[in-house]
Amino acid sequence: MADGQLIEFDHATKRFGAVAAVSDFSARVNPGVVTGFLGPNGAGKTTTLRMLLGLERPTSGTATIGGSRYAELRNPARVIGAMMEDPGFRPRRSVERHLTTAAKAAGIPLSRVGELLSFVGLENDADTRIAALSLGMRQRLSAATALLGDPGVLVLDEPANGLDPEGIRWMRTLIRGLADEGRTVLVSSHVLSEVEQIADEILVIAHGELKFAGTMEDLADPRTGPVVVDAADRSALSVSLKDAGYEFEILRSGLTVRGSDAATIGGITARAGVALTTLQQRGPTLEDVFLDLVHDRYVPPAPVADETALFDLPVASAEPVADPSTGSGSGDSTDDAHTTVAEPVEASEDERPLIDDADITVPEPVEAPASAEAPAEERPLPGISDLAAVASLFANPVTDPNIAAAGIESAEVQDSESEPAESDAEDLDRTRVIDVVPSFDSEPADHAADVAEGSDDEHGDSSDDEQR
Ligand SMILES: Nc1ncnc2c1ncn2[C@@H]1O[C@H](COP(=O)(O)OP(=O)(O)OP(=O)(O)O)[C@@H](O)[C@H]1O
Repeated sequence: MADGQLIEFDHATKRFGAVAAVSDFSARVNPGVVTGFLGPNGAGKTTTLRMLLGLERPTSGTATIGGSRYAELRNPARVIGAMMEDPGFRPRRSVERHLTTAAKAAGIPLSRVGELLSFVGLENDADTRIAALSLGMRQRLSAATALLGDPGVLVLDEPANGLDPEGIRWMRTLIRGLADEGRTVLVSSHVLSEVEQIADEILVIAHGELKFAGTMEDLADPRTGPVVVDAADRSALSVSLKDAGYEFEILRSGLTVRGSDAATIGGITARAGVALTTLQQRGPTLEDVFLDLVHDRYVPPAPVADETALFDLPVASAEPVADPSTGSGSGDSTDDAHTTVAEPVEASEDERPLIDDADITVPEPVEAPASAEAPAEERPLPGISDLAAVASLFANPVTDPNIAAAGIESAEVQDSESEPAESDAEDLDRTRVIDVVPSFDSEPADHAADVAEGSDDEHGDSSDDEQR
């Protein structure tokens, strides 16, 4: 099986003219865990991934895989696979042909194509033109392309995009399985609930800068979630909060106040004479923490030396705000997650402003655990008729002697309808996903010769080229 390798960004910076897309970005992505890469639109996620994949040259700094820049990898398709947002598929090409072309160009045995078609559940769509695929099926095809070289490192840009619930579950299971096998899995997303469910470690980027790197447990302090407060007289409640300088969001469950605590809010409303019907201090969801990070009001959780500190609210009458056993908010993101209810409290002197001026601090990157825990819920991957075949998919690297014996030569003899190698190379230049497979320049000479030698004129899809 392919080994996961450490991804390292070392002061990686990318400017486009006056735009600093990524600034001084330093982070590590560990093998054997799923690392979520979060950031709002325009934060610099794609640019960061493109630097890693050799698609953008850093203005300064480096992005490396196992210590090597992408351009230095001898056979990149066997080291790193990527699912990018815009895979650059050629719509008139069939599913199988797309994979076959990419496999040949990367020197990967064509036997992998059939395995991967089954693995991603597209075995009945081998002859379907890409234009006819749903968005979810295209995502599966992207996943198959990324896995062609059985790489130890996977970079997935918004992999859940366009997937239905079953597809999302499939993708989640795939991602978890890849990490559990020891691979390095970096998943960019802005679907926070999705990341919350699959990521062991998190990188948050905003305005091109790293805002957080660490585990889910490092990220969220159960004492620092929003306060939900409500009253029969909502307008009086709103006025009291506004007068005290708080901003809030009006939701069905009540007014949500961030950057404060139940004791403080209870004190304010008590002084204003507002009778409350709800006063809840919630554990933070990833969304809460994410918004705080992006808006520079995140306060890292303080280390808890003494468990009683968890109950050390400023007002004696307040109930405990969290059950330490519930952890950090890395699980359920539903409304009631990590919610505890504080009794209405007396006024507190300890009123904090909404925006905290504390500097953002970035914890040291964490070390990968020796092995990730198996997910609580394991289901067979949809679309896989033969689980043994699935097991062998990941058990047999492309260097497996059996596959090697079948090798490029025999595969290409079978592939008598393949298109000329030059055309393959041209295809690769036009795509982003298969940009991560090696160019002929970086191929070992024998591979390049094999691919060129084994390529015959293709008639099955020639209309593609005419239509371009
Ligand atoms: N080729 C380019 N030329 C000029 N500016 C660019 C280029 N690529 C990205 N940018 C700018 O760099 C910044 C970061 O963009 P990037 O696409 O990396 O963000 P992102 O986090 O991936 O956003 P999204 O989630 O919307 O895809 C943005 O301001 C974007 O406009």
